[in-house]
Amino acid sequence: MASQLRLRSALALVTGAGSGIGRAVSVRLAAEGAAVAACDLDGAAAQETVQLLGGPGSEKGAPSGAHAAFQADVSEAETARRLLEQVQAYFFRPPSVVVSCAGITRDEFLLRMSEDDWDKVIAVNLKGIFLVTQAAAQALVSSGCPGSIINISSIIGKVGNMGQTNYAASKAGVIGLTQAVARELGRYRIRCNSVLPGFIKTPMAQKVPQKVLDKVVGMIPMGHLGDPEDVADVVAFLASEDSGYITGASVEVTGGLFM
Ligand SMILES: CCCCCCCCCCCCC[C@@H](O)CC(=O)SCCNC(=O)CCNC(=O)[C@H](O)C(C)(C)COP(=O)(O)OP(=O)(O)OC[C@H]1O[C@@H](n2cnc3c(N)ncnc32)[C@H](O)[C@@H]1OP(=O)(O)O
Ligand SMILES: NC(=O)c1ccc[n+]([C@@H]2O[C@H](COP(=O)([O-])OP(=O)(O)OC[C@H]3O[C@@H](n4cnc5c(N)ncnc54)[C@H](O)[C@@H]3O)[C@@H](O)[C@H]2O)c1
Repeated sequence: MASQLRLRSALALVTGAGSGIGRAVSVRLAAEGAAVAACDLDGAAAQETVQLLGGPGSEKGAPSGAHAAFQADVSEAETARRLLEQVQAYFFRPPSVVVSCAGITRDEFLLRMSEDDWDKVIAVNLKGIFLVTQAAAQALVSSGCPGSIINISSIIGKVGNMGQTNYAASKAGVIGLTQAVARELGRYRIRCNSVLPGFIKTPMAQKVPQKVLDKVVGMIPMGHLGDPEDVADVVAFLASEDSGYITGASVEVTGGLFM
């Protein structure tokens, strides 16, 4: 774990911060000195995450105002726009780091998948990242601030998966969106990269039938599922200037699964 406070001047907006990868990312960025705006559809869960965060760079209880929780549904244009307004009103600046972790699954085989299952997954996993990225980029460009945008895709966006036509499409879309954003915003010193986790031990992955789980663990070269902290390690790197010449990249955090 990095000991330096390489994010001490950063304000990080993390969506999906109330659970799993988003919570681990929030904890890690705060430990490296960032002020964290923890956003989730579940506002109480976002608040629980904020309680876990020390002050910027400390393990002690955060002084009031170091971090804050926000409730928002990223798939709704109005709430996504209002989220960025609320974050800037609270911290008096736009977030220089934006990590979109909010995501859902509605798994079903193609032959049985409902239109609603398709629509919901695309709305949260892909449109949600479009809306948050657009609102954050507008704030950064208008203020002339550089930034680092990190979008959480999935290895499934690269290889597909049975029962996940909706999810695979959404995550493949995140990769393409990230590359397009990187091409457009590089001139404004705003970087945009995606992270492709493999099987990570979170509530989302717990819904996988055991017989499928048994199949996949044997396929992972490192022989075990990943932890949310494994993803947070990479996100912290991409958020920092240590990755200052990296943009448009897709970084796989999979233990070698589907390399
Ligand atoms: C050769 C083995 C390949 C294993 C590959 C597994 C890939 C998983 C890696 C995930 C990494 C990243 C995930 C990340 O982005 C976060 C998530 O998305 S976690 C959720 C991942 N979701 C799934 O993998 C879907 C799991 N499947 C289901 O939820 C159900 O099967 C469902 C699609 C809802 C259908 O349920 P139903 O009860 O109708 O059918 P069964 O569950 O009985 O399944 C019927 C047979 O199909 C086999 N099956 C189902 N899903 C998969 C799958 N993803 N990969 C391979 N095989 C699958 C299942 O084992 C049954 O086989 P059998 O008839 O032999 O018992
Ligand atoms: N767990 C894995 O194996 C895995 C692998 C690859 C990618 N991912 C991706 O990582 C991200 C985080 O997943 P996780 O495993 O931590 O799942 P999780 O279910 O633990 O956390 C997802 C969080 O997103 C929030 N959320 C859902 N819909 C939202 C919305 N409309 N607006 C705001 N917040 C919303 C949920 O309330 C929850 O707190 C997701 O994008 C997921 O697709 C997960």
